Amino acid sequence: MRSAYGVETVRAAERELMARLPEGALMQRAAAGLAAACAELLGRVYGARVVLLVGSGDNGGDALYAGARLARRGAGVTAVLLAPDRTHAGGLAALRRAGGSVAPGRRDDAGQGPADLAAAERVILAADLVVDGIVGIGGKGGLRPDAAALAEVTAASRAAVVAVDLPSGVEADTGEVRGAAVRADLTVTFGTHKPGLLIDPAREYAGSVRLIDIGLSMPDEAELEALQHADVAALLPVPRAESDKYRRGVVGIAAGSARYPGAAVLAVAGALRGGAGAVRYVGPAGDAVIARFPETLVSSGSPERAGRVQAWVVGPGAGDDAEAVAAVLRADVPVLVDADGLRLADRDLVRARRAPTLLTPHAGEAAALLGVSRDEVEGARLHSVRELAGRYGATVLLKGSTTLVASAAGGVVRVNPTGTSWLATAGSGDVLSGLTGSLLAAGLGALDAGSAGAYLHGLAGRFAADGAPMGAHDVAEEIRSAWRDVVG
Ligand SMILES: NC(=O)C1=CN([C@@H]2O[C@H](COP(=O)(O)OP(=O)(O)OC[C@H]3O[C@@H](n4cnc5c(N)ncnc54)[C@H](O)[C@@H]3O)[C@@H](O)[C@H]2O)[C@@H](O)CC1
Ligand SMILES: [K+]
Repeated sequence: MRSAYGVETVRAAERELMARLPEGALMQRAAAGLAAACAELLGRVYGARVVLLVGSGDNGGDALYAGARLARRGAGVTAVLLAPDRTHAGGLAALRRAGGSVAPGRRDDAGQGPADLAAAERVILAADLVVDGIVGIGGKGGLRPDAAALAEVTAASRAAVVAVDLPSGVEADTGEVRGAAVRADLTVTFGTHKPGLLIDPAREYAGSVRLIDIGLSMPDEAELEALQHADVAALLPVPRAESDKYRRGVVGIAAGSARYPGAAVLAVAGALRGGAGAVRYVGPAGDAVIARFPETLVSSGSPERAGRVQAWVVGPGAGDDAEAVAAVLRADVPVLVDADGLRLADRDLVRARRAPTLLTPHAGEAAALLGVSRDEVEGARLHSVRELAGRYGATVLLKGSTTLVASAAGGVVRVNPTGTSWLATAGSGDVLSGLTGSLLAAGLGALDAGSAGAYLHGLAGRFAADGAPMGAHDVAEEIRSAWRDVVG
């Protein structure tokens, strides 16, 4: 499990640890890890041209001390100071002692004014490596103009970019990005992951992320967590000797319409690979379903008369069948609502349910439910998923390149690390809803079913794509390989 904590929690852990350590020890640990990561990225440190972008806080201090370590190993290190009078004094002295230099300031008195942007641009464009120490967890709002200008120049340079703790300009707690931000190839983060490193759009700015242990001890419950193979393996249902198809769970799929029979087929395709013992299909696309998957139990008419199930999936390709959605929501078993079902589901009916409900919107559907624009949802994914979960009193899985799953009661939010942009293909969501519904029927809770479903689906998408375009049915086919990979 990878866990992420917000700024306040990180600061509290840092205070607690700092009180027990000699002054500056934490920063030295951070700088040592940072310098080692930079050296690894550079390959050859001796003779490399390294530029440090140094803001006015401790994030800049980390960059300066790491720069000093690289200078001692023979790199040519130049610091660009955004606020020379507030630069970390110890870090700057260490850099100078190690032979590093400071890019000229705006006044001609050896760097007394803030960095001259033209001079900064010259060194950045000639650099092999740029170390972004503009701002870390102390950042407030979008980057200020000078810092934004440096981020832009850095983007135009061919240098490798390493962000210190966080890419400057991204919101540590939310993953939001307001205005310019540094785009890094690697982010070296200290003590713990921060939510912004795992949630888009910020995650994209971070590049790959390396965590440096500086000895912080964090609370048991994280604010955000990303499952890994072993966590998912522990959640997946395993049939026992005494299991029969009913004990393994039956999942009901109320999906598809005369216009969209394919959605029913794809949801069933996902459900058959999700661990339930049997799949019941109810709706007008029974012929198409049975032709492709003869093992499905098919009926038409109302879900209420379809026979017992341990969980329902309703909505994919359902068109305007509001009655089917209401009938499913009245059932006292876990229900997953997707696609058209989200539009048709009555909020009060969802709120009144006692069994778990899992809503699985993409950003556009979430925007419609929240009455905001799609861009607002995509720019503030964590806020949106929590807001929706609260309003509906349900677990919500917000699809996207970093799918999020939040419970109505608050608590930890899960982020899925396996997504791939190849999954943005028609019908892919139908497969996810069937798969996740099957996990609900097999007995997983809504948060676990949503996050394990997204994990397997993302992995299946990667296997199916393997560098080339693919269709949703390919994703369904690869769920079994993903499952094997996870439990293997
Ligand atoms: N506190 C600790 O124990 C440790 C902190 N470390 C480093 O210290 C960082 C936190 O240091 P600080 O609390 O000094 O904060 P930061 O250095 O992250 O940022 C604060 C400074 O940035 C400026 N700033 C804020 N928002 C800005 C914006 N939008 N545009 C431009 N400048 C902006 C502020 O004026 C302030 O001077 C961490 O991210 C990490 O890199 C590490 O050395 C590990 C130990
Ligand atoms: K930074």
